[in-house]
Amino acid sequence: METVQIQAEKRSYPVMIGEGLRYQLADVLKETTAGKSRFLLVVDEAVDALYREETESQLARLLPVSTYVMPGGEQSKSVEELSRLWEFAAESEMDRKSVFVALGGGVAGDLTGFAAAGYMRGVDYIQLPTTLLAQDSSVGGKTGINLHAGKNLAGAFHPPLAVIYDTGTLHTLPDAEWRSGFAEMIKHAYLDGEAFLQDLKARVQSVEDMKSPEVASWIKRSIEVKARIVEEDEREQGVRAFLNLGHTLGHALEKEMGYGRITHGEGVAAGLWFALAVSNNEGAGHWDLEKEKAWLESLGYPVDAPGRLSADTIVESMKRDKKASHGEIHYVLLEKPGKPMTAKVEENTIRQLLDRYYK
Ligand SMILES: NC(=O)c1ccc[n+]([C@@H]2O[C@H](COP(=O)([O-])OP(=O)(O)OC[C@H]3O[C@@H](n4cnc5c(N)ncnc54)[C@H](O)[C@@H]3O)[C@@H](O)[C@H]2O)c1
Ligand SMILES: O=C(O)C(=O)C[C@@H](O)[C@H](O)[C@H](O)COP(=O)(O)O
Ligand SMILES: [Zn+2]
Repeated sequence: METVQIQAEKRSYPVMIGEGLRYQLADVLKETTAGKSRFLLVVDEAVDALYREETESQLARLLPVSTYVMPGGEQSKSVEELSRLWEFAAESEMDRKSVFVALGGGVAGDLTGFAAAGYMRGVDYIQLPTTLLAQDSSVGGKTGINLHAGKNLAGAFHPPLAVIYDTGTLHTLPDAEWRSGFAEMIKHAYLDGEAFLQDLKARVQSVEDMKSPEVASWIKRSIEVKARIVEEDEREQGVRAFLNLGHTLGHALEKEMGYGRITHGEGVAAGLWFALAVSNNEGAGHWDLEKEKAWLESLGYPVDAPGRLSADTIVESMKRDKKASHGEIHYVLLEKPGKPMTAKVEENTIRQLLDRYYK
C-alpha cells in the first residue's frame, strides 16, 4: 500500500492506494471514525452489484450502515438527486457525527461530498474511489453538482476524512472509463513536466496499455501532482486554476453536447489539445500540434468533437465558466510541460481558432 498525505486547511488526510484495500476498510478506518455514529454509504448503481457487499460488511464492523443506491452517470450530479439523498439521510437518522461514504467514481464522490458539506451544516465523508478518473476527483475537496446553466455550478470545498483507493476495483472498469480517467492523468503530466509526460507517451499507445501493472504508480504520481497544487491553493485563488487545464472547452462540450454523450475525460482531452493551440496563438507556447493530436487520437480521444457544435455555442458556454469574470474568458495556457499560466483570451480569438481548427 502507498499513502499520499494531503494537508488541507481544515485537516490532513491520507490517500491510501493499493490492490484489495476494500477488504481492509475496517482496519484502516478504525481510528479515523472513532467517536462517529453511523455511516451513510452512497453507491453508484453499477458499483452496487460489484462492490457493495464487501464494503458494507467491512463498514458494519465499525458502525451501523444505511446504504443509498444512486443512478449512475453525470445526470446524478443534480439538485433532484442531492435532495433525494438528503431526505434519505434524514430518514435514516444520520446525525452530526455520521459519516457519508462515497463508493464509486467522480459522480458519486462529487455528489456525496456536496451532500456531506450541506447536511446539518457539514458532516464528514470518506471517498472510496472505483474509477481511474477518481485519482483526480477524490483528491482536493472540490465537491458539487451541475445546474442547467453549467457544470459544477453549485458546490463546496469540503476535504474528505480519508480516501481509500482500491486499485483492484479498476479490473471491472469499461474501456471508455479507462480512457476517460487517463485524460486527467495526461493533464497532470502536462502540468508536472517533461519526465512524467514522456513516460506516459512512451508506455501508452492504446487503452490496453493504460491497464498496465504500472497504473498504481501513475495514480500515485498523478495524485502527488494534484496534492502539491491544492496544498498551496485549496480554494482556487491562484495556482489551483491550473488543474482546470483543458476544462474551459471540456466543460462546454459536456454541457452543450448533453451530459453523458461525451465522458468528462473525452471533453478534457479535446480541451487539452485546444489549450495547446490557444497557447501557440497567444505566443505562450510552441507546440507541435499535429504530434500532440496524433497521440491523443491514437488513444481514441475525440479531439475534433468541437466541430459538432457552433463556435457561438461554445463561446457562450465558456463565458459561464467559473474562471470567467465580467463575461471575459480566462484560459489556462501551457508554455511547455510543467509551465502553465492563466491569461485572458478575447472571445473573438476563441471563435476564430474554433473556426480555423474544426470547420
Ligand atoms: N471533484 C473533482 O476534483 C473532480 C475532478 C475530476 C472530475 N470530476 C468529476 O467527476 C465526474 C466523472 O467521474 P467518473 O469518470 O469517475 O464518472 P462516474 O462516476 O460516472 O463513473 C463512470 C462510470 O463507470 C461506472 N463504474 C464506476 N466504477 C466502476 C468499476 N469499478 N467497475 C465498473 N464500472 C464502474 C459508473 O457506474 C459509471 O457508469 C465528472 O462529473 C467530473 O466533473 C471531479
Ligand atoms: O481539482 C480541481 O481544481 C480541478 O480543476 C480538477 C478538475 O479535473 C475537475 O474536473 C474539477 O471538478 C473542475 O473544477 P471546476 O471548478 O471547473 O468545476
Ligand atoms: Zn476534470
